[in-house]
Parts: sequence; structure tokens; C-alpha cells
Amino acid sequence: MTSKHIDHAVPLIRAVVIHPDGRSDSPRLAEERLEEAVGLARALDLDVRAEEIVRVRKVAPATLFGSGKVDELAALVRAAEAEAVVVDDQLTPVQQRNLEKAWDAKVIDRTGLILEIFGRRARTKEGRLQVELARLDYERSRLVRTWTHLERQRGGTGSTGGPGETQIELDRRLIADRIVKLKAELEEVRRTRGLHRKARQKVPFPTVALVGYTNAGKSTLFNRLTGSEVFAKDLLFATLDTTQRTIRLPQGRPAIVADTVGFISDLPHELVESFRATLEEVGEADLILHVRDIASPDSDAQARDVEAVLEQIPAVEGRTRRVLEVWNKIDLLEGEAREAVLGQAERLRVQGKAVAVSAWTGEGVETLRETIAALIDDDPETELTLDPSQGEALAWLYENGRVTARETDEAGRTHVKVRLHPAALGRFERMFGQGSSRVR
Ligand SMILES: Nc1nc2c(ncn2[C@@H]2O[C@H](COP(=O)(O)OP(=O)(O)OP(=O)(O)O)[C@@H](O)[C@H]2O)c(=O)[nH]1
Repeated sequence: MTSKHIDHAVPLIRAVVIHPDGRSDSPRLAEERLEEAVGLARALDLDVRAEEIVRVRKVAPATLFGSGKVDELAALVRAAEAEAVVVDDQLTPVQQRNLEKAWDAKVIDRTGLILEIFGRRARTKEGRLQVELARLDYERSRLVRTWTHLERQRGGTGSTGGPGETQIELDRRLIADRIVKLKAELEEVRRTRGLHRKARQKVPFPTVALVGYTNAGKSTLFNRLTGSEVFAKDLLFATLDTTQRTIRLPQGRPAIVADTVGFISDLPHELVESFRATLEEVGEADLILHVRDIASPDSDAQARDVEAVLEQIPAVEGRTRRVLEVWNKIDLLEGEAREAVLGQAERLRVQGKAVAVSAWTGEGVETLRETIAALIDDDPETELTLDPSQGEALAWLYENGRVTARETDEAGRTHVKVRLHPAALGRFERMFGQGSSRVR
């Protein structure tokens, strides 16, 4: 690597981002994919000096790009004085090494980039463990392939076991040991979380899970809804772990909102595996809010990617999955485009399918709350009569259900109509059964 010039307060690493086009069957435009890759690189604090789409017709096993292209790109890397090159695709370890040599710069592939970003954004212990495990998995596969490659270079001498081989064997064993340890730690963290989840299920609040393509605005909306300060920046993947908070819906009914992982196209398989637990929690939610950046030209392709991930999440038996789309960032739309989006959203809103908002300005957020409340409010209505002494029971009902009517008769008894989750009703009867009677 060349020497670094300190010309920023924080010296940034100068980089070139290259998107190899023609290798994926994604419906997304190459320009959009390049833009996303540049966004990811910036999220890693790289100073992106040049970006380019390179059409790959035929993959060169040793370097991915043909040799003429490799030379051409070397000139670009030199001109940009780049210390790092992001290749927005999967590279084999051999390709990575050969390109590093040819360009005299560090080369990072897409998986490496995403792992690095997830690693920096991890907020909870579980998140950190998940990423670390995914990273080791990635490294292990690299070592294996590197080793095979070395062996081939030596002409297949096999069992002589040169120093290089021993070192790699050792590295592999260290990685394997570390993986075993991490898995055990992760298991422990998950067990604890499982207990928390059970405890939460006893509190019969409906749960709402926020999902969405990375940068759609989940954290910002989460803050809007819960009034809390969750790390939200103009960076991709600000969210990594599920963060949960209670919100009050109109009429005071509580719900738990969970902010979850940001989705991305072509998520490395190592990560898909490690986020399975988080995704399962999404599957258990009473309502899924699919947050979309409706102002992005890439909005539809992003939505398809998210839907594809959601389809893979196993459904909870006996429950239909409800998804409400939140069309975010409407403040970025103007004129006819804005009118068209708002009109379409309004038609979908009456069907309980979409609400247009700006998490940034707060526009539409009240309507969103009402729509959420209406969608999760399918608890049966119960009529209860409370004795005059049961003020505490009444307070409990306000706290845990939605009181729709209340009347006091001449004898001082209170007649209440309340929408309550069946489990909450069970609890109410155990706690306050004597002195109250159920009408229906
Ligand atoms: N103009 C505008 N910007 C928004 C809005 N909502 C979010 N943003 C911006 O979009 C960027 C991403 O927002 P986040 O809330 O971090 O997005 P996220 O979906 O949680 O992102 P990940 O954690 O990467 O999955 C930030 O710069 C926000 O300020 C909005 O309604 N309008």
C-alpha cells in the first residue's frame, strides 16, 4: 500500500469503486447498483475518487476482468491515487490477490465490504457475535481455497507440508476453535433473549416489526414512532440489531415496535444464516411494517428484494401475515410525482396496505399510527362490570387494553367496554376476578 497523505482532519482512504456488470440477473440497473456500492464504500469512510461500471462478458478466472481491462483500470487507480479498490461482486481469493498485485492497492469484494460495515454497525452483543461468525466463515473459505491454490502451484507435491502449508493449517485450526467458541457464546445470548421474548409474550401487547431495504429510513421512523434516540445517520446499515420499544397508539393502546436489520440485495449467505434468529422474530410479529424509500428510483426493485426475504421467513402457524407498506421520504417528492404517489397511497391506505409518510418531517405519521392501530386491533370486545372499589382494575384496563365505552350506574358500579387480547383478559380475571363480572 502506498503511503497515506494526511489531508483531512481524519485521513480517509482513497478508493475507486468498480461495478462489474452482466454477472447478476438482478432487475436493477447497473447505475443503481454502482450507486449503492459507492454508498456502501462511503459508509466505510472511504474517500471515493472514481467509480466505474465495467461490462464483463466473459469471466477471466485469474482476474475476473480481461487483461486489457485490468491494465486500463490500473491507470484509473493510479490517476485517482487510490489505496483501495472496491469490486462490487464476489471475487475468488486468487482474483483478489492478482488484482491487488496488478493495481498495487488493497482490493475488497462485495462480501468483504458488507461484512466490514455490518461489523462496525453492530450495536448489541448478539449482533457483534453474528458478524464475527460470518466473517470467520468467510475467511475460512478463503483459506481453504488459498491453500488448494498453493498446493497446485507447487505441482501437487502433496504431503511434504512446507512452512506455508503448516501456517495455513494452523490458521485454519485457530479459526475453527474460535468458531466453536463464538457459537457457544451466541447460543447463550440467544437463550437469554429467548427468555426475554417469553416474558414479553406474557405481556400481551401486539408487536410490530419494522423491516426495509437498507437506508429506507427504518431507524428514523422508529425514532418518530417511539420518540427515542436510536443511532440514525446518513449511512447504510445504521441498524443491525433488533431494538425494541413500546409505543402508544391512538386511544392509548400500547404496542411493541421492533427495529430490525436493513436488507440489501445479494446479502452474503454467511450473513443470511447468522440473521436467521432476527428474521424469525420478524415472522412472529403481529404486523410487519415494510418501510420503503418511495423517492428512490430503485424503490420497486428494493421492494422486490425485501419481499423475497420476507417470503423465506417461516410463518407462525394459524396466523396470516399482515404487511403494511410505509412509503417513506415523501418530502423529497414534488409536483406531479408527489401527487401521483400520494393518490396511490391513499387508495391503498383504505385497504390497509400502504401509508405515505415522511419520517423526517413527521407528515403522515399520525395516519400511520391510526392505520397500525386499526390493523392490529382485532382483539374481541368484552363488557365488564366493576364494583366501586375496583379503581385499580379500571386503571389496569386502560393500561393494557382499549377502553371504548364507560358508564357508572346508580349503585356506583362501572360498566366498561374494552378491547382486550384474550391472554390479557385471562390475566385480568386472575388478578381482579372477584368483584368484576363479565357480560360477554
Ligand atoms: N428526506 C428524508 N430523509 C429521510 C427520511 N427518513 C429517513 N431519511 C434519511 O435516510 C437516511 C437513512 O435513514 P435510516 O433511518 O438510518 O435508515 P435505515 O432504514 O434504518 O437504514 P439501515 O440501518 O441501513 O437499514 C438518513 O440519512 C435519514 O436521515 C425522510 O422521510 N425524508
